[in-house]
Amino acid sequence: MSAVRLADIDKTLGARRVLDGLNLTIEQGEIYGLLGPNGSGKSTAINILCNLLDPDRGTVEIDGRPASAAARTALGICPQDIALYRDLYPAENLRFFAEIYGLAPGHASRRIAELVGLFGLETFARTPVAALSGGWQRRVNIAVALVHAPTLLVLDEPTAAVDVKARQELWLIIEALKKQGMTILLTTHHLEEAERLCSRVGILKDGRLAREGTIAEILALVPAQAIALVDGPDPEKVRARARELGWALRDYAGRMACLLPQQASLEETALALRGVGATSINLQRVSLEHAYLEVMQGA
Ligand SMILES: Nc1ncnc2c1ncn2[C@@H]1O[C@H](COP(=O)(O)OP(=O)(O)OP(=O)(O)O)[C@@H](O)[C@H]1O
Repeated sequence: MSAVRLADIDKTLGARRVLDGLNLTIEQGEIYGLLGPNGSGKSTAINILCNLLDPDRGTVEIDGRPASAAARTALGICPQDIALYRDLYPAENLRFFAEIYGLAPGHASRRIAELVGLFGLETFARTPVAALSGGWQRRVNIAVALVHAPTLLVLDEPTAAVDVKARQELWLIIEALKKQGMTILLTTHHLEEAERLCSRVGILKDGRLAREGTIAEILALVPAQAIALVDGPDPEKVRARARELGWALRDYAGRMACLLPQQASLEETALALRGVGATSINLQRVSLEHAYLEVMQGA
């Protein structure tokens, strides 16, 4: 049984068909990354999954039950914006949300102690949330989402607006949760984050999944073994040589990218491009970012 099944979901908001026949399945214990540009409907899909918004059409199941029946207990949601009481200490926030979920006091205390340990919140036992860094506020936000011990965790851009170190620490936490068997739906604009954490990703475009697969399957959408970003005063010369060599070309934000059909060293690439006046060559491995651009550019 899948942890999540969204089938044939349509949703119009205002004048816009935001979701248009969305099908999405998440298996138990996986981290699934829902990707897509701003406004592509990620939060709308999450709100429908979490039973906060009704679809115009389609069905939503969590652990084989309708989301309307299962969402409250089976699902923990960590929204994009920090949703905490800023004047309260981290554990007081956990206590507050435990009460909302109706946990008995003894049970709540055990669960709060567990989460304080898991998220390393002991150091901030007497620090109001408002005084925590953005990264630590995110941690508390995730801990709160887990207070009622759900089996499915929804993380809507969990590392937005946090620094690199805090982001990496959050990755460790997310990986630890996966190890404990948690199923996680994650949205992010940080593609290196999705590549590191997710078992599978789906890319939303025009209201449905344009592509879906394991990281390896998605990377294979780029017809290249490596990518060379090439700068030079005469791009046409580079283009002509690339054509001779049988290399596909892409435009990555105004930079010319040569898609190399086999692995090559920087020296080999420079040799192949000798005489075209390249001023810099930046050789990159194929990443999820390249694959995402491939899908977005409709290649
Ligand atoms: N209540 C609403 N009424 C009208 N339009 C809305 C409403 N809520 C969202 N939208 C529109 O629906 C579209 C999808 O929004 P949504 O927040 O789901 O996208 P998203 O993929 O989560 O974007 P982001 O990456 O910026 O968080 C956007 O064009 C948004 O402006």
